[in-house]
Amino acid sequence: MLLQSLTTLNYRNLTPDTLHFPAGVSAVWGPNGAGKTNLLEATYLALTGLSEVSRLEQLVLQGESEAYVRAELLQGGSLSVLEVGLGRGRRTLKVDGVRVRGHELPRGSAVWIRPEDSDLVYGAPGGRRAYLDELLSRLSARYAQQLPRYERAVAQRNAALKAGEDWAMPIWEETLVKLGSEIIEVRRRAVGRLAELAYEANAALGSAKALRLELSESTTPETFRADFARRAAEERARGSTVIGPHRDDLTLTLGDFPAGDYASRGEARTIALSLRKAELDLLRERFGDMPLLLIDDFSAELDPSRRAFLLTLAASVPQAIVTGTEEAPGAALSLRAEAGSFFPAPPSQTPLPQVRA
Ligand SMILES: Nc1ncnc2c1ncn2[C@@H]1O[C@H](COP(=O)(O)OP(=O)(O)OP(=O)(O)O)[C@@H](O)[C@H]1O
Repeated sequence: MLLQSLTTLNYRNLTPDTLHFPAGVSAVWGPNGAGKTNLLEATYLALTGLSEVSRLEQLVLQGESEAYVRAELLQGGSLSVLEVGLGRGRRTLKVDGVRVRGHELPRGSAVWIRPEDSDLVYGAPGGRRAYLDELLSRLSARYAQQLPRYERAVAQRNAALKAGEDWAMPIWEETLVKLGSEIIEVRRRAVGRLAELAYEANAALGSAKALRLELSESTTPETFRADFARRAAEERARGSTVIGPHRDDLTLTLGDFPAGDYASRGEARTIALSLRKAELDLLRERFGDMPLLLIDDFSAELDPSRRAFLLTLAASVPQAIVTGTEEAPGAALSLRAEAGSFFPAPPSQTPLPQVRA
């Protein structure tokens, strides 16, 4: 999978332009606020249709009403044109000029490693669920369709609980048991493999403590109906559905302790990197093609072994874009970022740091 070019128009602070990317590492470097993260965000959006902002308008250049990103992606010998239009709170996706829905985009096309990934370790369960759901929605088109259906059904059941509509409960419960059980089964299967890959990555990063990933489930397909009956009074009192995959967590244990409560900041960073590396491996296993790797701010990584791991990982995949306030070593293309524009510069000859395999 190779990104050939990226075009942006009215995207945050990026100057409208088309950038061409070679195979190997592209280093994008420059001062804070120059637009390096915005470039990775636009690339990730164009390739996956995904964005984490709460309001899509945030992505549009202030003062404008619409933005556009376009990627040319070489995949299995053929070129696809992926387009995302943003405007009036709506996102329009096209592949080769034809309107598509999110789950119809090439789903294994990019992985984005960011400094704020440590929030996956320290943050609330919702962040880890979002990580897992985003990954599973990319691995399975069916999951991508069933998850929003399940979430809508939860919202509708919550409304019925608040309105005291007891007569509607059997109908909503039947829907939730059916959709929710399917979601739990997919999560169980995927987390088994994800846990193995994250364990390996954590060890490769030099951690002496074992990393364990497990699903913490508020109910199971086997007990879903009985749990609804058992928690009925509590759910009516709270006016919300307290069991189901929307309440579950992906628990992270480092050595003998829950990582969120006990991991040091460096350990949390290593765990977060392990989760992203596991995501990269899982997407490659599923789709048979290595995703484009986007690494945001490698220069924020002060620990020498994690920094070497990141740079070696970037050099090991067919294509990576690595941003930083300094230039990533070993780059095939060097782009200096300045006020939303990117200027080609001769790549420096700094060698990659050594890391054990
Ligand atoms: N919708 C928008 N319209 C115009 N400018 C925006 C918009 N959204 C963000 N920006 C600007 O983009 C800049 C941030 O760019 P970005 O986060 O990509 O910087 P960066 O180069 O990654 O910096 P750092 O090294 O600090 O991470 C900020 O100056 C911000 O004000």
